Amino acid sequence: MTTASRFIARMLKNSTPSIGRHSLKLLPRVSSIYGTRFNSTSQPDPDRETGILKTYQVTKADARPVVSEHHEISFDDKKVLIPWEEGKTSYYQHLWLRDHCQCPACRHPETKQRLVNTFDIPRNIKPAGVEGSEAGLKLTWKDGHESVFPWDWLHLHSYAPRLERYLSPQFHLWGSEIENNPPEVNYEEVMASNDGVALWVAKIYKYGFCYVSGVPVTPQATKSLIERIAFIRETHYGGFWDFTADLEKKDMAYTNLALGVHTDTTYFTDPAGLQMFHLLEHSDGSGGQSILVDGFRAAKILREEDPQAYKTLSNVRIPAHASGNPDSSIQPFAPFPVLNHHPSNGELVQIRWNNDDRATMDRWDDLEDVEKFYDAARAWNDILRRQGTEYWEQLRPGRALIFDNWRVLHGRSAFSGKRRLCGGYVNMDDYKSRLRTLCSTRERLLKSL
Ligand SMILES: C[N+](C)(C)CCCC[C@H](N)C(=O)O
Ligand SMILES: O=C(O)CCC(=O)C(=O)O
Repeated sequence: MTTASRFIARMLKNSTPSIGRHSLKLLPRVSSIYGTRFNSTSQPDPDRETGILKTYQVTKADARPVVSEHHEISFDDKKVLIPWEEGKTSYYQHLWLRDHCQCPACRHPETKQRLVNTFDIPRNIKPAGVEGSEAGLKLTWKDGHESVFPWDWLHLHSYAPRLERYLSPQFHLWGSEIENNPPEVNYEEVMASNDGVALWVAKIYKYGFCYVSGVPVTPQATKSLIERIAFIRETHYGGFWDFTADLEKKDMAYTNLALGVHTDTTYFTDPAGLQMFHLLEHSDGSGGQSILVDGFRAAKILREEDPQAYKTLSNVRIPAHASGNPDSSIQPFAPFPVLNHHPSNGELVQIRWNNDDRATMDRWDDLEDVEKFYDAARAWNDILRRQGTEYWEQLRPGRALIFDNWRVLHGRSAFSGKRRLCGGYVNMDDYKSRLRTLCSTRERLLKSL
C-alpha cells in the first residue's frame, strides 16, 4: 500500500462518520415505487399487485454498496481500489474516473451530456488527493478540479469486477391458453394518468401484447391512445393509418387475403417496435379473424425440439424487401437472421419473420445452409401453426390491440365485406424509453447512465 493510502486511511479514520460505518440509504425498491404508483380503485389485477414493474429491472447488485470498514481504500499510479463490505474490491482507472466526473462542469446539468473533453485529459492522469466521505469518493486532481463519486454510483458502475448481475427479463410466455385471460387495460385509465400508461406498457413488456378496452371507435381516439406511449413512426404507409382492402398501398395487408403469421417491416433495418390495430368496422362480410403467436415461446420450443434449426435461424441471413409501391423498394442495410440475440447477454431480443417479404436468397456463407435453412424454416413454421401456439381472436370496435412486433407474430384469416382497420407503429427505442422512465425514478435512471 502506498504511503498515500496510509494518509488516506488516517483521513478516513478522522472523517466522520468513518467510511466503514457509512451505510447508504437503500434506494426504494421498484416494487415500492410501483406499489405507491398504482393505488387504483379498479378490480384486482394480478399485475398491479405483484409489482409487474419489477419485471423491467435490468440489473441487480447482490450486496449493498457499503465500503468495507476492515480494508482501506488505496491507489497507485493507475487506479483507485475500493474494498466493499461484501468482500469484493473494485478498481477504477484514474483516466476513467476523470472522464466520468459527474460535476456540472463535466456533465451538463440539464442535458446530462458530457462536457469534459475526454481528449484533454492526460493519458497518465493521477489525483493529487483521494478521500472518502459521506458523499462518496472525492478525488482532487492536480489542476485543482474535484470529482465526487457517490458510493452507490461506484458500486453500480463497478467494471472491474462487475458487481451488478444482469436479470433475464421476466416475460410471461403464452400459447393459445392466453385467450382465457388476455392482458387488458382500460382506455380511460391510460388517457387519465401516467400510472395508467405505466401499467399498459409494463403489460406489453411482460406479455408482448395488450388490449385496451373502452376505446372510442374513431381514428382520432385511437391515434391519441397510441401517442400516450410515444409519437407514431412515419413509414411509406404514412404515420397513423386507417386502411381497408383497396390496395391503396401495394401490400397484401390492403387486400382481403389471409396473411400467415409474421412480424412487420422485416425490410427495415430497424423494424417497427409496437403496432396497434383498432377495428373500426367490418360490414357485409365475415372472416378477418386475427391470430397472434408468442414468438419468444415458439423460439424456446424450437430450441428445445430442434437445436440445429434454432442455430440455423439464428445465423442464416434473410434478405427482405417492400417493393410493391412503384416509388419505393425498401431493404435493410444488410440481411438479418430470423432469430436475433443481444450481443452481450445472448438473450433473444428480436424475431424477424415474414416469409412473403423474403427476397431471393442467393448469398450463402455455407452452401450446406441452403437445405438447412428450408428444414429449419419448416420446423419453425410447424411450431407457429400448432394449435397450442395459435391464439385466434376477432378484433372488435372499441377494443384496440397493441403488440411488440419484435416478439409477437400476427396474421389474419381471409375475409369478405368492408373491413376498416386503423392504427400505427411506434419505434422500439421510443417504447422502451417510455417503459424505462415510467418503471423507475428519474434519479435511478440518470444514475444508471
Ligand atoms: C401499415 N399497415 C399496417 C396498414 C400495413 C402494413 C403492412 C406490413 C407488411 N405486410 C409487413 O409485413 O411489413
Ligand atoms: O388486417 C389485419 O388484421 C392485419 C394486417 C397485417 O397483418 C399487417 O398489416 O401487417
